[in-house]
This record gives sequence, C-alpha cells and structure tokens, in this order.
Amino acid sequence: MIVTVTPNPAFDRTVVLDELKPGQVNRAKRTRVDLGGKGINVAKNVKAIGGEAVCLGFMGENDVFALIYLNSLGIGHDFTTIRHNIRVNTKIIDEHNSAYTDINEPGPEIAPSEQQNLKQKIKVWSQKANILVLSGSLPPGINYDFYKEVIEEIKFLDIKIILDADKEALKSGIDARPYMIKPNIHELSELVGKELVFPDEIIKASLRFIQKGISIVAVSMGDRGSITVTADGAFITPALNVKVRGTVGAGDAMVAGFALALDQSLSLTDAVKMAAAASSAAVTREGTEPVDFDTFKALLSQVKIEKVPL
Ligand SMILES: Nc1ncnc2c1ncn2[C@@H]1O[C@H](COP(=O)(O)OP(=O)(O)OP(=O)(O)O)[C@@H](O)[C@H]1O
Ligand SMILES: O=P(O)(O)OC[C@@]1(O)O[C@H](CO)[C@@H](O)[C@@H]1O
Repeated sequence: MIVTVTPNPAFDRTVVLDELKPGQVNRAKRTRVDLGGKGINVAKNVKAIGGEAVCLGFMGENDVFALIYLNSLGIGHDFTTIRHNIRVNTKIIDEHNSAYTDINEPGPEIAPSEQQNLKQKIKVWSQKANILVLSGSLPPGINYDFYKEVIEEIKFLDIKIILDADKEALKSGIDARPYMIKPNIHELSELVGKELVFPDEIIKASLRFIQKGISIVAVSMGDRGSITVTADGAFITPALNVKVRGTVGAGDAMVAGFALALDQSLSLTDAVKMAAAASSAAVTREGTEPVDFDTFKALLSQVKIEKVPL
C-alpha cells in the first residue's frame, strides 16, 4: 500500500492569461481550481495510473470539498482535522511566453496537538504501508525537522520512504536517510551549494547522498528530463516530446510513477520509465488534474533510458 503525507495541502487556482503584464490589470482567459499539495497530487496520479494510495496530512474542518473530491476519485484519506482552512495557491500560465509562475501561500498555523495527531496517524498507517511519501512544504507552526523526526520514528519498519521537499525540510530529512529523494535540479544545486548543469556533475552530486545511505536519488530537470542515481549506476532519461499545457505537479506525477513501481516491486528501469511517462503525461494537463491513463500508457513505450555505469 502507498500512503502519502501532505502537511500543507492547497487548492490550486490556475489562471490562464495571454500574457502576464506585471503592474497592469490582467484579464484571465480561463481559470480552474484543483485540490493539490504534493502528496495529494502523488496519490491522485498513483490512482490514475492504476494503483491505490491513501492520503494523510492536515485538512481544515470546513474543507469539505477537498474530501468530496477525493471520495469522487475513490482515493482513501485519513486527514488530521485542523481549525483553519487549507491555503489557496495561485498558478499563472502566460501563454505568450510559455512562462509558469507559482504564488504559494504559507498555509494555516498548526497547533502542537494537531501536529502530534498527524504524527500518530503516520505511525499507525506506516505499519500497513510498503511505501510512504512525505511531500511538500511545512505550514507555519511546524518545525523544519518534522520530516526527519517522522522518518526516525518509523524507519525500523519494513517500509520505503520517499521524501520530496525543499530547503531545510529536505536537508534535515536527508539526515534521517529516507529510501529515496526527488530533488529537482535547483533543489539539488542548493543542497550541494553549487549550480549543477551537466549530467556528470549531477551524478557526482547525487552520489554524495547515495554514500550517506539513501538508495535512490531521482533528479528532475523539467524539459531536460531526469537523472536517477543509485549505487549500481545512473539512468539518464530525456523528457518526452509532448504538448505542454502546464508544468505544475509534474514532479509529483514522477514520484507517483516511482511509488507505484516500487510498491509493485518492479525493476528500477521500469520505475524510471513509469516516472518519466507519468510526469510527461502530467504536463499535457492544465492545472494539477490527474494524468490520463491512455496518454500515460502511450508515453510509456516512448521512454528512452541511457544507463551510465559508475
Ligand atoms: N516542459 C516539459 N516537457 C516535457 N516533460 C516535462 C516538462 N517539464 C517537466 N517534464 C517532466 O516532468 C518531470 C518533472 O519535472 P520538474 O523537474 O519540473 O519537477 P518539479 O520541479 O518537481 O515540479 P513540481 O514541483 O511542479 O511538481 C521531468 O523530469 C520531465 O519528465
Ligand atoms: O508550497 P509547496 O508545498 O512546496 O508546494 C505546493 C504546490 O506548489 O505543489 C504542488 C505541485 O507540485 C501544487 O499542487 C501545490 O500548489
């Protein structure tokens, strides 16, 4: 079973413009609202490509539409109810410049008791799960080492933990040695304090974390595809040629592909393929709508992987 944790869910409001003109009145061509937040997007995409996932995290007591939506997709959930509503993140698509701008709110203040409640639920669900995905930013009131503490509490269990976070939450989470991390190229560059561009630099930087005891470092590079590094070798995967309608959540779809492949004990090559196909399918969707299964299937056969021995 795959369990995802989203401490900071969001309603993603996607606003499509001809061209974003800062300092002026901009008229939207169209808008849409999706329930998002990284772990929730992972669960939506796991479901869309044929698996099952359960969502944990914080959810406002009045955020009933979020639950109705997950129920409509048949996605299980066991959120920790909080007093405040979840945030609204604004995603601006500038069609003329193919520019994608995210404005992410900090999220609601979390009380210590709410935090304990989520930790307890994670412990209980981790007893039943094969894969635990810890994903996204931490809302106010939660310490940056939340993910580290969670990993340390459950790592004696037979469970593979995937961490997808940034900044201090990622840095400290890595110290607890999750099974896998999925930094994007900017996050990896920040982690090692050097701007990384070329595959050999990216592989070398990733190996630092493999040497620390992390089994898989999957580095996403937007339209340049991804590089997945393990102790046995690196897999370079160019992005697929698809019509891009929105890039938000591409990384989450990538994590969904890995999570499902790991849950099904598939080979790493198959996991990399599923991750590439799911993430490429994700960018063909506006907003964070789950991927279309037929598109995912069609893209799966197109993924090319170059294996680089170390
Ligand atoms: N423009 C694109 N064209 C084709 N594929 C893309 C494009 N952008 C992203 N992808 C696919 O999605 C994967 C993940 O993208 P990216 O590196 O942008 O993730 P991310 O920064 O974690 O995204 P997010 O935080 O929005 O989920 C890439 O490895 C690639 O397979
Ligand atoms: O602010 P965070 O938690 O880092 O990221 C939140 C977010 O940008 O991530 C998802 C896309 O990956 C969106 O659904 C959501 O709005």
